[in-house]
Amino acid sequence: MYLHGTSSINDDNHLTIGGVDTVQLAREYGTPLYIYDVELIRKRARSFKKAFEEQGIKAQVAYASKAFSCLAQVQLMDEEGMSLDVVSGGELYTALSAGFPADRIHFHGNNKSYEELQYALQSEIGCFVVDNFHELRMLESLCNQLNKNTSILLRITPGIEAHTHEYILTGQEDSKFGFDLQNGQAEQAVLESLESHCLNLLGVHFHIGSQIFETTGFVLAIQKLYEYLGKWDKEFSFFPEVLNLGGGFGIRYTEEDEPLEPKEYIDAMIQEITRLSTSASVAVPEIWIEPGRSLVGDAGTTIYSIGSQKDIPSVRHYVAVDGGMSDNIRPALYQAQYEAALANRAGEKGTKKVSIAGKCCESGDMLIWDIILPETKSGDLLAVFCTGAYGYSMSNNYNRIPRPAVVFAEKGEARLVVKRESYEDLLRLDLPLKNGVFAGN
Ligand SMILES: Cc1ncc(COP(=O)(O)O)c(C=O)c1O
Ligand SMILES: N[C@@H](CCCC[NH3+])C(=O)O
Repeated sequence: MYLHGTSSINDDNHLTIGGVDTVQLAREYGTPLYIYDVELIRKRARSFKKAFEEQGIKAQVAYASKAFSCLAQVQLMDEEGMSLDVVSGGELYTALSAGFPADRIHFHGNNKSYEELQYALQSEIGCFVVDNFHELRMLESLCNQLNKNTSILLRITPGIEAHTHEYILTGQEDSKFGFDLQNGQAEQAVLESLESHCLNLLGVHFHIGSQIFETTGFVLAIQKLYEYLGKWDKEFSFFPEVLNLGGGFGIRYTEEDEPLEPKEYIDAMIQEITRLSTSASVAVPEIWIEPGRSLVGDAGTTIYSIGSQKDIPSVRHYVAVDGGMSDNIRPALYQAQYEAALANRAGEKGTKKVSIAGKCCESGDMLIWDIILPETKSGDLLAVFCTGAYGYSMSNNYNRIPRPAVVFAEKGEARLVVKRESYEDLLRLDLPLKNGVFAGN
């Protein structure tokens, strides 16, 4: 069993998280249930910040809220002094509703709408990470109309492929994101931004991918970027005040994953930036990063109830749980792998190879292929570990399955932070044709 963070096993042989018995939580709030180890989220946030402080580097650590966003999570990030990356009007609305300071919000996205830009401008957010010419021009014209100034970063694609799953590569040349460095589009965007009277070009941004386990990709992207920064400094006297190096720091999902400590990524970045800045005789820029998964991923555990089982002799034993691709789409989308254990018999040794199926009407709705568990029976509780990032945030109502509740556990106390969806919630946007609901029927 992967005991990490504050997880442990109590005298009843139950898994505990944040000092709270997960079996009791399942009884109280039902299953599936996402449980977050708040102390672990705080620890991760602090270690990213500390890595910069130790090196005396001015920095912003922006939590990429796409990994998991709700009022409580945004407030927790505020408590920890983080900045926030949002990628949609909805994430921005969540952040502002949580009372997150607008000036520490960075707005991302490759197709921000007019309304989203207007909303963010009127909310006076800290910075737009401009992705393309369409957005650059729309933002400029909106600023003029609304008589506003704003700070921007330009998202560039450095042409670096980080070693990760094909679908989550974003820094390579053939990508829907950002201005390309090599083909001159990034340079053109810099020039257009510098000509603007209302856009303050703070610097540049890149994000080379997700679930990255080494520092090489970041270092190569920094080197590539500095080739151009030197040129822009000479030709247009522009050198960025801010370099945003994105997120993508890997976490351990299974024992095959060997993530680095936050400090190792940060130190490698700072070292390269300092070296290149010194040799170019320019000041070391402020560094921003945007970790998502590495802040919340392994802090989240999903508790499911086991229901039916199907044994196909000499082929496979399926164990079905009361959730699946509706609360964790990552196995179906990326063949992502997870570890699990029984929460109600946490100390028991595994004896049987089984596969964990979801309850959606898709053969591909499998959470885990081939895992060794104790003999399971209906009503047992299965804890699937490290589901804190891109679990709830990518959850859906396929098959009209209500989305699970979310609980924060810390220091022996549990707090419901997102309610379970009800069947009524599923209908809240539906407009019926019959039953006299429409006037005149
Ligand atoms: C621009 C940007 N920043 C930050 C992140 C967060 O990535 P991760 O959750 O892997 O840290 C992403 C997602 O990959 C992203 O696209
Ligand atoms: N959602 C993806 C990562 C993409 C992150 C956003 N650019 C995952 O679950 O791993």
